[in-house]
Amino acid sequence: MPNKPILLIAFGGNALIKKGQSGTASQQLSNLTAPLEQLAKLSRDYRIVITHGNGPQVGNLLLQQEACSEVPTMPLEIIGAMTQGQIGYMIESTLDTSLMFLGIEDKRFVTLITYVVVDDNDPGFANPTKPIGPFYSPEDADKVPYTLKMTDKGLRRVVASPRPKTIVERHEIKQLVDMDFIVICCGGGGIPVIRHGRKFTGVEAVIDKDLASSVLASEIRADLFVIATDVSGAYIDWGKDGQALLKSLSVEELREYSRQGQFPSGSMDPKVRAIAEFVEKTGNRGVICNLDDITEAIAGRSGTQVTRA
Ligand SMILES: NC(=O)OP(=O)(O)O
Repeated sequence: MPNKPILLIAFGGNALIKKGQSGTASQQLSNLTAPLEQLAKLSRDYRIVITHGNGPQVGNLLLQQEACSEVPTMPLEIIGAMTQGQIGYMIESTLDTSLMFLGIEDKRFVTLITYVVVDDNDPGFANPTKPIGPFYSPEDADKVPYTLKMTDKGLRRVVASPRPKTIVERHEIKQLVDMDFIVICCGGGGIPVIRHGRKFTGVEAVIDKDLASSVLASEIRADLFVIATDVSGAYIDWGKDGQALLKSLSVEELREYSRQGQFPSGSMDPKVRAIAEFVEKTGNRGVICNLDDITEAIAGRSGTQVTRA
Protein backbone atom coordinates (compact mmCIF):
# COMPACT_ATOMS: atom_id res chain seq x y z
CA MET A 1 0.00 0.00 0.00
CA PRO A 2 1.35 3.46 -0.84
CA ASN A 3 1.00 4.66 2.76
CA LYS A 4 3.48 2.09 4.11
CA PRO A 5 6.95 3.57 4.75
CA ILE A 6 9.65 2.88 2.17
CA LEU A 7 12.60 0.80 3.39
CA LEU A 8 15.69 0.70 1.17
CA ILE A 9 18.10 -2.02 2.26
CA ALA A 10 21.56 -2.61 0.79
CA PHE A 11 23.30 -6.00 1.03
CA GLY A 12 27.08 -6.23 0.60
CA GLY A 13 28.40 -8.62 -2.04
CA ASN A 14 30.92 -9.67 0.60
CA ALA A 15 28.08 -10.48 2.98
CA LEU A 16 26.72 -13.05 0.48
CA ILE A 17 30.09 -14.84 0.60
CA LYS A 18 31.24 -15.26 4.21
CA LYS A 19 34.87 -15.24 5.32
CA GLY A 20 36.63 -18.45 4.27
CA GLN A 21 33.96 -19.44 1.70
CA SER A 22 34.83 -19.80 -1.99
CA GLY A 23 31.39 -18.49 -3.01
CA THR A 24 29.61 -21.51 -4.45
CA ALA A 25 26.00 -20.98 -5.53
CA SER A 26 24.74 -23.05 -2.59
CA GLN A 27 26.81 -21.00 -0.11
CA GLN A 28 25.44 -17.71 -1.44
CA LEU A 29 21.85 -18.97 -1.54
CA SER A 30 22.19 -20.26 2.02
CA ASN A 31 23.67 -16.95 3.24
CA LEU A 32 20.68 -15.08 1.79
CA THR A 33 18.13 -17.14 3.73
CA ALA A 34 18.27 -15.34 7.13
CA PRO A 35 18.13 -11.77 5.75
CA LEU A 36 15.39 -12.54 3.25
CA GLU A 37 13.22 -14.32 5.83
CA GLN A 38 13.34 -11.07 7.79
CA LEU A 39 12.54 -8.93 4.75
CA ALA A 40 9.64 -11.21 3.78
CA LYS A 41 8.09 -10.55 7.22
CA LEU A 42 8.88 -6.83 7.03
CA SER A 43 7.11 -6.60 3.65
CA ARG A 44 3.82 -6.60 5.59
CA ASP A 45 4.74 -3.21 7.08
CA TYR A 46 7.13 -1.64 4.55
CA ARG A 47 7.41 -1.01 0.83
CA ILE A 48 10.84 -2.53 0.16
CA VAL A 49 13.72 -1.85 -2.21
CA ILE A 50 16.69 -4.25 -2.09
CA THR A 51 20.06 -3.20 -3.50
CA HIS A 52 23.21 -5.32 -3.39
CA GLY A 53 26.95 -5.32 -3.94
CA ASN A 54 28.88 -7.52 -6.34
CA GLY A 55 32.58 -7.11 -5.40
CA PRO A 56 33.45 -10.81 -5.04
CA GLN A 57 31.07 -11.91 -7.81
CA VAL A 58 32.14 -9.38 -10.47
CA GLY A 59 35.81 -10.14 -9.80
CA ASN A 60 35.20 -13.90 -10.03
CA LEU A 61 33.30 -13.54 -13.32
CA LEU A 62 36.07 -11.35 -14.72
CA LEU A 63 38.64 -14.02 -13.86
CA GLN A 64 36.51 -16.65 -15.62
CA GLN A 65 36.28 -14.43 -18.71
CA GLU A 66 40.04 -13.81 -18.75
CA ALA A 67 40.81 -17.52 -18.32
CA CYS A 68 39.03 -18.47 -21.56
CA SER A 69 40.58 -17.62 -24.96
CA GLU A 70 37.92 -19.37 -27.09
CA VAL A 71 35.24 -16.70 -26.75
CA PRO A 72 35.47 -12.89 -26.47
CA THR A 73 35.99 -11.30 -23.05
CA MET A 74 33.20 -8.92 -22.10
CA PRO A 75 33.96 -5.40 -20.78
CA LEU A 76 33.63 -4.82 -17.05
CA GLU A 77 30.29 -2.97 -17.19
CA ILE A 78 28.73 -5.93 -19.03
CA ILE A 79 30.14 -8.30 -16.42
CA GLY A 80 28.58 -6.00 -13.83
CA ALA A 81 25.25 -6.34 -15.67
CA MET A 82 25.70 -10.14 -15.52
CA THR A 83 25.97 -9.90 -11.72
CA GLN A 84 22.68 -7.96 -11.56
CA GLY A 85 21.02 -11.01 -13.13
CA GLN A 86 23.05 -13.56 -11.16
CA ILE A 87 22.50 -12.06 -7.69
CA GLY A 88 19.01 -10.79 -8.55
CA TYR A 89 18.03 -14.36 -9.39
CA MET A 90 19.46 -15.68 -6.12
CA ILE A 91 17.63 -12.99 -4.11
CA GLU A 92 14.35 -13.59 -5.99
CA SER A 93 14.37 -17.36 -5.55
CA THR A 94 15.25 -17.16 -1.83
CA LEU A 95 12.66 -14.42 -1.26
CA ASP A 96 10.01 -16.47 -3.06
CA THR A 97 10.63 -19.42 -0.72
CA SER A 98 10.51 -17.17 2.37
CA LEU A 99 7.24 -15.53 1.29
CA MET A 100 5.72 -18.94 0.55
CA PHE A 101 6.65 -20.30 4.02
CA LEU A 102 5.04 -17.24 5.62
CA GLY A 103 1.87 -17.74 3.57
CA ILE A 104 2.35 -14.36 1.86
CA GLU A 105 1.32 -15.54 -1.59
CA ASP A 106 0.25 -12.23 -3.14
CA LYS A 107 3.52 -10.28 -2.77
CA ARG A 108 5.11 -9.45 -6.13
CA PHE A 109 8.78 -8.75 -6.73
CA VAL A 110 10.99 -7.85 -9.66
CA THR A 111 14.69 -7.43 -10.45
CA LEU A 112 15.46 -4.35 -12.53
CA ILE A 113 18.54 -3.77 -14.67
CA THR A 114 19.75 -0.39 -13.42
CA TYR A 115 22.02 2.23 -15.02
CA VAL A 116 23.85 4.71 -12.82
CA VAL A 117 25.24 7.91 -14.33
CA VAL A 118 28.86 8.81 -13.55
CA ASP A 119 31.06 11.70 -14.69
CA ASP A 120 33.66 10.83 -17.35
CA ASN A 121 36.09 13.23 -15.59
CA ASP A 122 35.67 11.50 -12.22
CA PRO A 123 39.10 11.13 -10.53
CA GLY A 124 38.13 7.53 -9.65
CA PHE A 125 39.02 6.48 -13.22
CA ALA A 126 42.68 7.41 -12.71
CA ASN A 127 43.00 5.91 -9.22
CA PRO A 128 41.46 2.40 -8.95
CA THR A 129 40.13 1.76 -5.42
CA LYS A 130 37.25 -0.73 -5.68
CA PRO A 131 38.28 -4.20 -4.41
CA ILE A 132 36.84 -7.10 -6.42
CA GLY A 133 37.23 -10.88 -6.62
CA PRO A 134 39.21 -13.13 -4.30
CA PHE A 135 42.01 -12.31 -1.83
CA TYR A 136 45.67 -12.81 -2.77
CA SER A 137 48.78 -13.67 -0.78
CA PRO A 138 51.76 -11.24 -0.96
CA GLU A 139 53.62 -13.93 -3.00
CA ASP A 140 50.92 -13.68 -5.70
CA ALA A 141 51.38 -9.93 -6.10
CA ASP A 142 54.16 -10.25 -8.71
CA LYS A 143 52.48 -13.10 -10.61
CA VAL A 144 49.20 -11.44 -11.62
CA PRO A 145 48.90 -8.92 -14.49
CA TYR A 146 46.52 -6.52 -12.72
CA THR A 147 46.63 -3.95 -9.91
CA LEU A 148 46.39 -5.29 -6.36
CA LYS A 149 45.95 -3.11 -3.28
CA MET A 150 46.03 -3.91 0.43
CA THR A 151 42.55 -3.43 1.95
CA ASP A 152 41.70 -3.68 5.65
CA LYS A 153 40.74 -7.33 4.98
CA GLY A 154 43.65 -8.32 2.72
CA LEU A 155 45.24 -7.99 -0.74
CA ARG A 156 42.72 -7.68 -3.62
CA ARG A 157 42.45 -6.64 -7.25
CA VAL A 158 41.15 -3.08 -7.60
CA VAL A 159 39.29 -1.34 -10.42
CA ALA A 160 38.02 2.19 -11.09
CA SER A 161 35.06 3.32 -9.01
CA PRO A 162 33.59 6.71 -10.02
CA ARG A 163 31.02 8.35 -7.78
CA PRO A 164 27.35 7.77 -8.65
CA LYS A 165 25.45 10.91 -9.69
CA THR A 166 21.90 9.73 -10.41
CA ILE A 167 19.95 6.50 -10.93
CA VAL A 168 18.52 6.42 -14.48
CA GLU A 169 15.55 4.16 -13.58
CA ARG A 170 14.59 6.05 -10.37
CA HIS A 171 11.07 6.89 -11.66
CA GLU A 172 10.38 3.28 -12.71
CA ILE A 173 11.66 2.05 -9.32
CA LYS A 174 9.44 4.51 -7.42
CA GLN A 175 6.37 3.50 -9.47
CA LEU A 176 6.99 -0.20 -8.80
CA VAL A 177 7.50 0.53 -5.08
CA ASP A 178 4.25 2.49 -4.97
CA MET A 179 2.53 -0.57 -6.49
CA ASP A 180 4.01 -2.52 -3.52
CA PHE A 181 6.42 -4.59 -5.60
CA ILE A 182 9.59 -5.57 -3.74
CA VAL A 183 12.15 -4.10 -6.15
CA ILE A 184 15.67 -5.56 -6.45
CA CYS A 185 17.79 -2.98 -8.25
CA CYS A 186 21.05 -1.01 -8.41
CA GLY A 187 22.92 -4.34 -8.26
CA GLY A 188 26.67 -3.95 -7.88
CA GLY A 189 26.17 -0.20 -7.50
CA GLY A 190 24.49 -0.13 -10.94
CA ILE A 191 25.86 -0.35 -14.47
CA PRO A 192 28.16 2.69 -14.79
CA VAL A 193 27.18 4.87 -17.74
CA ILE A 194 28.15 8.29 -19.06
CA ARG A 195 25.29 10.37 -20.41
CA HIS A 196 25.61 12.17 -23.78
CA GLY A 197 22.21 13.86 -24.12
CA ARG A 198 19.69 11.02 -24.54
CA LYS A 199 22.43 8.39 -25.14
CA PHE A 200 24.16 6.34 -22.44
CA THR A 201 27.57 4.71 -22.87
CA GLY A 202 28.81 2.03 -20.47
CA VAL A 203 32.23 2.53 -18.86
CA GLU A 204 34.62 -0.02 -17.34
CA ALA A 205 34.22 0.47 -13.59
CA VAL A 206 32.43 -0.88 -10.51
CA ILE A 207 30.44 1.69 -8.52
CA ASP A 208 30.35 1.49 -4.73
CA LYS A 209 26.93 0.02 -3.96
CA ASP A 210 26.59 1.90 -0.65
CA LEU A 211 27.02 5.28 -2.36
CA ALA A 212 24.69 4.32 -5.25
CA SER A 213 22.10 3.02 -2.75
CA SER A 214 22.29 6.31 -0.86
CA VAL A 215 21.63 8.28 -4.07
CA LEU A 216 18.64 6.04 -4.85
CA ALA A 217 17.31 6.20 -1.27
CA SER A 218 17.32 10.02 -1.47
CA GLU A 219 15.89 10.11 -5.01
CA ILE A 220 12.90 7.89 -4.13
CA ARG A 221 12.59 9.58 -0.70
CA ALA A 222 13.00 6.39 1.34
CA ASP A 223 11.80 6.68 4.94
CA LEU A 224 14.58 4.40 6.16
CA PHE A 225 17.95 3.43 4.63
CA VAL A 226 19.65 0.32 6.02
CA ILE A 227 23.07 -1.02 5.05
CA ALA A 228 23.27 -4.70 6.08
CA THR A 229 26.76 -6.12 6.19
CA ASP A 230 28.97 -8.71 7.91
CA VAL A 231 29.67 -6.66 11.08
CA SER A 232 27.28 -5.31 13.72
CA GLY A 233 27.67 -1.64 12.76
CA ALA A 234 30.26 1.15 12.73
CA TYR A 235 32.96 0.85 15.38
CA ILE A 236 35.49 3.32 16.73
CA ASP A 237 38.99 2.02 17.46
CA TRP A 238 38.22 -0.96 15.20
CA GLY A 239 40.68 -3.81 15.71
CA LYS A 240 42.05 -2.34 18.96
CA ASP A 241 41.46 -3.57 22.52
CA GLY A 242 38.89 -0.87 23.25
CA GLN A 243 36.91 -1.09 20.01
CA ALA A 244 33.36 0.12 20.57
CA LEU A 245 30.16 -0.14 18.52
CA LEU A 246 28.55 3.24 17.81
CA LYS A 247 24.92 2.54 18.76
CA SER A 248 23.12 5.84 18.27
CA LEU A 249 24.53 9.15 17.11
CA SER A 250 23.86 12.27 15.08
CA VAL A 251 25.08 12.65 11.52
CA GLU A 252 27.48 15.41 12.69
CA GLU A 253 29.05 13.04 15.22
CA LEU A 254 29.37 10.35 12.55
CA ARG A 255 31.05 12.82 10.14
CA GLU A 256 33.48 13.86 12.87
CA TYR A 257 34.53 10.21 13.51
CA SER A 258 34.99 9.81 9.74
CA ARG A 259 37.21 12.94 9.62
CA GLN A 260 39.31 11.43 12.44
CA GLY A 261 39.93 8.38 10.19
CA GLN A 262 38.06 6.00 12.51
CA PHE A 263 36.60 3.92 9.66
CA PRO A 264 38.61 1.76 7.19
CA SER A 265 38.60 3.48 3.79
CA GLY A 266 37.75 0.45 1.62
CA SER A 267 34.92 -0.94 3.75
CA MET A 268 33.22 0.99 6.60
CA ASP A 269 33.99 4.56 5.51
CA PRO A 270 31.92 4.36 2.26
CA LYS A 271 29.02 2.96 4.30
CA VAL A 272 29.32 5.82 6.80
CA ARG A 273 29.47 8.41 4.01
CA ALA A 274 26.48 6.82 2.26
CA ILE A 275 24.39 6.90 5.44
CA ALA A 276 25.50 10.46 6.29
CA GLU A 277 24.59 11.79 2.82
CA PHE A 278 21.14 10.19 3.04
CA VAL A 279 20.40 11.52 6.54
CA GLU A 280 21.62 15.02 5.62
CA LYS A 281 19.56 15.15 2.41
CA THR A 282 16.30 13.66 3.74
CA GLY A 283 16.31 14.06 7.52
CA ASN A 284 15.31 10.39 7.71
CA ARG A 285 17.03 7.61 9.71
CA GLY A 286 20.00 5.60 8.46
CA VAL A 287 21.20 2.32 9.96
CA ILE A 288 24.26 0.09 9.55
CA CYS A 289 23.74 -3.44 10.90
CA ASN A 290 24.54 -7.12 10.58
CA LEU A 291 22.61 -9.09 7.95
CA ASP A 292 21.24 -11.35 10.69
CA ASP A 293 19.93 -8.42 12.79
CA ILE A 294 17.86 -6.47 10.25
CA THR A 295 14.55 -6.67 12.14
CA GLU A 296 16.11 -5.67 15.47
CA ALA A 297 18.04 -2.84 13.81
CA ILE A 298 14.92 -1.47 12.12
CA ALA A 299 13.25 -1.51 15.56
CA GLY A 300 16.20 0.58 16.81
CA ARG A 301 17.57 -2.13 19.11
CA SER A 302 20.69 -3.14 17.19
CA GLY A 303 23.29 -1.77 14.78
CA THR A 304 24.42 1.86 14.37
CA GLN A 305 21.46 4.28 14.31
CA VAL A 306 22.07 7.65 12.66
CA THR A 307 19.66 10.58 12.79
CA ARG A 308 19.87 14.28 11.89
CA ALA A 309 19.55 15.62 15.45
N1 LIG B 1 29.75 -2.86 -5.95
C1 LIG B 1 30.00 -2.98 -4.62
O1 LIG B 1 30.10 -2.03 -3.85
O2 LIG B 1 30.13 -4.29 -4.19
P1 LIG B 1 30.53 -4.78 -2.70
O3 LIG B 1 29.49 -4.25 -1.77
O4 LIG B 1 30.50 -6.28 -2.80
O5 LIG B 1 31.89 -4.27 -2.42
